[in-house]
Amino acid sequence: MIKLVNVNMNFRGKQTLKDINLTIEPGEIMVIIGPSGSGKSTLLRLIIGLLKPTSGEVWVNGREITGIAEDELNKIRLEMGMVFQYSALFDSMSVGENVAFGLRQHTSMAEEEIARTVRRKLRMVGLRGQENTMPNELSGGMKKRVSLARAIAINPHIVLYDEPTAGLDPIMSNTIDRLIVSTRRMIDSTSVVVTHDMHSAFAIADRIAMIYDGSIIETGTPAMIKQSENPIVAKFIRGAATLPPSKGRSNT
Ligand SMILES: Nc1ncnc2c1ncn2[C@@H]1O[C@H](COP(=O)(O)OP(=O)(O)OP(=O)(O)O)[C@@H](O)[C@H]1O
Repeated sequence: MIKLVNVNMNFRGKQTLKDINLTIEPGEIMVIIGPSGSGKSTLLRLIIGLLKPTSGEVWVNGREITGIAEDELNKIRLEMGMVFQYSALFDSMSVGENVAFGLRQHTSMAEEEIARTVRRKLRMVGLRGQENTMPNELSGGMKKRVSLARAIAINPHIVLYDEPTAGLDPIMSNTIDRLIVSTRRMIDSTSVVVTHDMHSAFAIADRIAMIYDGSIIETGTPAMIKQSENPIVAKFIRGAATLPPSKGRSNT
């Protein structure tokens, strides 16, 4: 379970997240939506412990992580996999080496077992037999799938996705959506997905939380969000492009 309690995050005195309270249940797919600059990625970085909140508590699998030492935090991070917005593969390593990276770093698995695990994870994401391919030979969608295979290599309890369908065509976006849902089923993970893609949000979410100007203004099932009477939510889901960017965004 992930739980944020009264979380505030300031950057250089500017309040980026305001009194965030959010509980994500085990096995749930929680999708975070909101305009550019509203604080979605900041929320993910707080959950993975890359940022410490200015105030408030962040609970991950029963541990409050804001005050713990780096080595303890690293242990908790082993329970999390992250799929980054731009895949963030190591270009000088093959696909297989990319997926094996965390296993080599953080487990004492024998090479044979690593190879078996890599094979299985690549099969899960539809990239059977691509171990020796180099990242620069892959399309954007394939890179995302390798990134997903890498994130789930150690069977994390939690998988975090930052804009998993950004830059992909609709067919590949659907493929990634299906993988997010099947990954949850196969490794029984809790998932947090940050996205601008409303089609994807409605397709995969158990619940959706909308952030606007650093505050969560609505949380609910896709059906509840679709029927929201909050005018900002209603406008956002009808066409994110028509909503003015958050006031917080100063650099765009
Ligand atoms: N390390 C940082 N230092 C200073 N300001 C930051 C930092 N990280 C984020 N911000 C600011 O916090 C605000 C929220 O940023 P964040 O990246 O969380 O938004 P977002 O909703 O994920 O946006 P996008 O959808 O464009 O990725 C922005 O105004 C951003 O400039």
